[in-house]
Amino acid sequence: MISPLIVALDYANDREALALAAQLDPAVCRVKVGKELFTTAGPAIVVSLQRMGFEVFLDLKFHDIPQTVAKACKAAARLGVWMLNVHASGGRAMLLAAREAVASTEGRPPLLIAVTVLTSLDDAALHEIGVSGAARDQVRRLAALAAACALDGVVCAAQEAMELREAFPGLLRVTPGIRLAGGAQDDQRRTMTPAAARAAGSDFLVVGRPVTAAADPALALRQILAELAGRLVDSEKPD
Ligand SMILES: O=C(O)c1cc(=O)[nH]c(=O)n1[C@@H]1O[C@H](COP(=O)(O)O)[C@@H](O)[C@H]1O
Repeated sequence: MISPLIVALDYANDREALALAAQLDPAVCRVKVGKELFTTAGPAIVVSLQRMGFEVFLDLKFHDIPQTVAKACKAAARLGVWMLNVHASGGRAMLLAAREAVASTEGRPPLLIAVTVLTSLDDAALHEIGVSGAARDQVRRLAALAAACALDGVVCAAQEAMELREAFPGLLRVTPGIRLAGGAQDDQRRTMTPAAARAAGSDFLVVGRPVTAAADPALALRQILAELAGRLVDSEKPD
């Protein structure tokens, strides 16, 4: 049983990331390597996690001119990652170049997904950078572009997942900004609980601090999996 859960290994070095990974089960979740960890640990961390049996989402959110992004995507695809992402706001030519680069890589191509509007942004933050209208409209606009460029999916907030599922059924919906009920929001603005996100049409849930910053990460992961399965874990059952 592989769940829809992707655990974000947002750590400063390979030692800490591998220590958390050792507490996770590759049969139950996937892992995400992001900018901080990749910058310190490099491609070797991807290989180490793959050797432990994990499918790896390489989250480097490429956003540059088409040729640069295409070459970066090709390099990422050669690492044998399961999923990689680019920013949809890089535009049509960049998305098409990324699509072409990934498709032409030998072996099983990774899923290529486009970040729409970061879950740390709300309407006011978008207005400040010149995007008028609501975040959900911008998400829909960028998802339409991702679909037109034949990407495999989008990163969005769970709030937007249902609308995108109806409008673009071929796109996977990957939703970060997952928070347990009553948990700290941190720097996230468009958040949802695990069960609500699934019910709202999310295919994959990206979870970082609710697991990595928990006193007992393995227990936190079990609680999230139980919430997704509609069960209570032992520590939550009434006496
Ligand atoms: O592409 C992503 O993974 C991503 C996109 C987005 O819009 N928002 C977002 O939070 N993320 C990533 O998802 C993870 C969320 O981590 P937590 O907020 O700690 O759960 C981080 O690694 C972010 O880089």
